[in-house]
Amino acid sequence: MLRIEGLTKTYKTGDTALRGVSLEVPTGQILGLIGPSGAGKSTLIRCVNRLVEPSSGSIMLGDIDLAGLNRAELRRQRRRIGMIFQEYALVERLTLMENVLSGRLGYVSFWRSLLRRFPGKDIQRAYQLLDRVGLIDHVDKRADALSGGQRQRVGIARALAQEPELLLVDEPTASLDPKTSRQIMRLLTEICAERDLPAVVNIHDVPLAKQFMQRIVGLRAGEIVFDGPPSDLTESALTTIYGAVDWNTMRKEDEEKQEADAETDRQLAEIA
Ligand SMILES: Nc1ncnc2c1ncn2[C@@H]1O[C@H](COP(=O)(O)OP(=O)(O)OP(=O)(O)O)[C@@H](O)[C@H]1O
Repeated sequence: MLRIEGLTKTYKTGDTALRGVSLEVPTGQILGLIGPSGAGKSTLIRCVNRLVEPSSGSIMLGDIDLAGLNRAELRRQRRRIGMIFQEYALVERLTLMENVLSGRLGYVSFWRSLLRRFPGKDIQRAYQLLDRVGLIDHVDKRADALSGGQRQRVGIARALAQEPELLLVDEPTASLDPKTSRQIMRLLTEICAERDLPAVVNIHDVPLAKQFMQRIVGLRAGEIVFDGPPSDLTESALTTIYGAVDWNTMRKEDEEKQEADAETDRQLAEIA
């Protein structure tokens, strides 16, 4: 379970990105963070694994306060958190297998990692994970030979190789087409359910968040202004989160995107 209390972040520039955010994510829950640009979504996710240093507040993962750790302790505790990024962050010239095994680097000794000699059980587990994300036929391919959706599958397998207790997911589908985005979100939600793994997902796409998230938290100007199930995300709730002008613009864009998407699906169905 993740329990954030009174989390505040003011950058050196004087920008306050988070204003006393408190949030609990129970085991097994997949939570979508939504909100307009600059609301503080990335800052929140990055404070949890301390890629960004919180100004104040506590971030409890189990009974450890991540906000209070020194560098050496933080390195150890970070193993407990799997990160999945928008840009995949794969090592291009390495194979899928090597990329997934890099998720184990926090666990193997320095010399083993230098020589890339991973224990047999890590290799076996990496095979199982690549199988689970649908890439078992590609284990020896280089990462740069993959499509965007395949790369994100590797990103998911790598995060799972860490055997994390929490997943932090930063805009996982921002670079993907709508159909692949849905496939990736489905895979993520299935995997979290199978493992009872909690996840915090920064997600721009409101329809996608409504379709796949169990709980949605809306941030605006560094504060939580909505917290509830997707069914409570009404027009008025969305206006509170995004403001009237922004939400109407987003809604139009979404409608156009969905129409284009449906048209592509129809055309593909005709060809098949
Ligand atoms: N490294 C930084 N230095 C200074 N200010 C920053 C930094 N990163 C973010 N900010 C500021 O913090 C606020 C929140 O930014 P953040 O990137 O967390 O928002 P976001 O909701 O993730 O936005 P987006 O959806 O556009 O990614 C913004 O005002 C932003 O300008």
